[in-house]
Amino acid sequence: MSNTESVYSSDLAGVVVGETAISDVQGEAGVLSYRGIDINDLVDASFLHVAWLVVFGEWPTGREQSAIKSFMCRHATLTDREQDLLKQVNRELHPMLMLQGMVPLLELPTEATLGRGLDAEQGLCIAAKISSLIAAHYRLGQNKSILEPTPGKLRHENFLTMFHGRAPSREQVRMLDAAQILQMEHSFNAGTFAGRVCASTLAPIQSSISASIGTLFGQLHGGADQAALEMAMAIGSPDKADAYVKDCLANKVKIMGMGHREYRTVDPRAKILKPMAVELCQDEESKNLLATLVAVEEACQREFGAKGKEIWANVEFYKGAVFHSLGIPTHYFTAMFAQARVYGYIAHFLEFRPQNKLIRPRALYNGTPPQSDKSAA
Ligand SMILES: CC(=O)SCCNC(=O)CCNC(=O)[C@H](O)C(C)(C)COP(=O)(O)OP(=O)(O)OC[C@H]1O[C@@H](n2cnc3c(N)ncnc32)[C@H](O)[C@@H]1OP(=O)(O)O
Ligand SMILES: O=C([O-])CC(=O)C(=O)O
Repeated sequence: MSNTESVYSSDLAGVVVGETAISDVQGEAGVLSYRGIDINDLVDASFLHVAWLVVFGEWPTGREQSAIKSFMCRHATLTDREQDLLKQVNRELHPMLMLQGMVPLLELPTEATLGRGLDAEQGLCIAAKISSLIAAHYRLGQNKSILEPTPGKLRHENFLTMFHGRAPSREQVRMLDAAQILQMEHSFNAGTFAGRVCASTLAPIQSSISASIGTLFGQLHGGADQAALEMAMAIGSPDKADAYVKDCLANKVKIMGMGHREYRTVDPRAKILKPMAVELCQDEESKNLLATLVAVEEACQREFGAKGKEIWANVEFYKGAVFHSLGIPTHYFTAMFAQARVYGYIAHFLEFRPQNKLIRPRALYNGTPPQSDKSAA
């Protein structure tokens, strides 16, 4: 047992539990950077180049850019055994449960070809297959056949084609690239921290990613994306937002997509996603959903402001409107999040492994005092 003095924190808020050079979340200023580059300067870059930057800490060379593109396409084809396994999974199972279960079962490379070590190779292979699992699970649920990626196509061009069975527009690919870049990495969020805890036992990368995905699923974390858009759907129209927010606050119900552990101002990702949602939501139904979200955000600001509190929109709030306009059903939103965040999980695994130390906090026991056998008798 360590001799260090105990510090009590049930939620670890404000407690520093390690170091990282992958991303910097400046909560007071509302600034997020990956490897020292502000997300505003990365959002329009190529998705796989940003993924490489996040995972390896440097911009890919021309040779690395083509290597990662063909690597991801090659590994995005599920093997026959992987497809057979997926076919056994209940079609109704939430995509996040499917992903958490399927990731450790994937067939991974046993040799490094990218020159970055086997863990990186296996992690990136998992990332490639996660997109295919999502698309295949969706298509099986629609009684449609599983589609394979086409070499040469952009990553999200392939994904949207494999999901919907038709090629997306260039604009749709650009919007998906941007939304996914914004979700790629966020320091010691709960999912990433869970992955680091798992890695700290020297478990392999597929166990670590699976632990992270399980943790991302909950509504206080990644699952808020699905919950936020379904909330807007249930509210129905902007004029009902005010009453909805008042009712939530009176009953201590959390408003999904609002609030953040670290940001004390609007989430910098929400700032970028909101105008993207405005650009994409063109039909009447989407416009109404977006207007309802805007009305909820305004009502939150009024109600919290009246109590002297500031609760701002987080990344989850407007992202759903972007995904909805790309034809992604709400119950696939969090899996789409995992599809982007997996690069952050890989980066943390690679960063943590060489300086590994078991993560094991201490509990304050508050149960029945231990009794000796004699006194119990
Ligand atoms: C990718 C991501 O994970 S982003 C976060 C996604 N999650 C959500 O959007 C779920 C809704 N939001 C929340 O539940 C919270 O804001 C969290 C979990 C994200 C952050 O929580 P914490 O840092 O623990 O803040 P905490 O929950 O203690 O909130 C502080 C106060 O603000 C209130 N508050 C915070 N967020 C909300 C919200 N969304 N709706 C209503 N009240 C809220 C709390 O009720 C609490 O009030 P109190 O002091 O009167 O008890
Ligand atoms: O950092 C957090 O606590 C949650 C978050 O915004 C993320 O994971 O993107």
